[in-house]
Amino acid sequence: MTDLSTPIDDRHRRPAHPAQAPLLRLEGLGFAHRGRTLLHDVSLTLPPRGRTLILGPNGAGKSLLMRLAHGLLAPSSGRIHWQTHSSGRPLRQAMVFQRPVMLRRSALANLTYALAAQRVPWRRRRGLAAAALERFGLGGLADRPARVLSGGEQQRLALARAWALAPEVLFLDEPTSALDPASIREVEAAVLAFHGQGTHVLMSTHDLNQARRLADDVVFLHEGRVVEHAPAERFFAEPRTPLARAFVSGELIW
Ligand SMILES: Nc1ncnc2c1ncn2[C@@H]1O[C@H](COP(=O)(O)OP(=O)(O)OP(=O)(O)O)[C@@H](O)[C@H]1O
Repeated sequence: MTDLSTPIDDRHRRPAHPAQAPLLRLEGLGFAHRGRTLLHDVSLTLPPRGRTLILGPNGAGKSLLMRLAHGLLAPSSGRIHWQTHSSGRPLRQAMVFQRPVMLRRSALANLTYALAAQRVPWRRRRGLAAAALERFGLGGLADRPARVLSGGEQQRLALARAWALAPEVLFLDEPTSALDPASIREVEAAVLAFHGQGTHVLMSTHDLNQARRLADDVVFLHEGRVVEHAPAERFFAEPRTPLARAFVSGELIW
């Protein structure tokens, strides 16, 4: 992967919002499907800065929580309050999924399409898209149909697409679970790069070591409930609940 240390453009540099307001407040959020409650009464306040890792075993409700917060699903109960710009404009958000979702067009066109959807003027789209592909080492694959790229390349393409959008909030839903160790390292480097540009990262994982490497704060979920929410250092050093203690010590809890 190419150097990720410099911003793609000034949209990444702009301080988006008042430093002290919480990024996100969830109040009694619930989600039920066909009479089954899958997420129970989640109340959380996320700090204005940093990387939040949503940690928990398979089926804990991590993806559900992220999809609800991102607005892809409507909650059955509760409220979601996002920080906004002082003008009231919502924060720009992007999401990268476990299995990348690519349109049936070239790698480059997947990015220019996303930029068009975000109403970036057409004159800028191609340049931003090409720069993002270069940053993620995909410059040589710009004209290749996105869906024929390997799994690792598609995940890098999904990250490049997110990068081109200069999001203020980035959701990553288990982005490394289908990847080999080298690709995992690239995704983790990208997480740090997004963070370095001032993007709030919300990422789900069931991988304890990945959470240790990346988290500023941890939301620990189990069976659709938030069991603990704490700064990462405290969570890993002194988990306060028996479930979190068992998970942190590597015991299988599912
Ligand atoms: N859109 C949906 N409609 C109905 N049920 C859903 C929906 N999304 C997820 N579920 C169910 O909710 C539960 C939690 O799923 P979720 O994908 O959030 O877990 P997860 O913690 O992300 O797990 P994994 O680590 O395996 O991805 C599961 O039983 C799943 O089948």
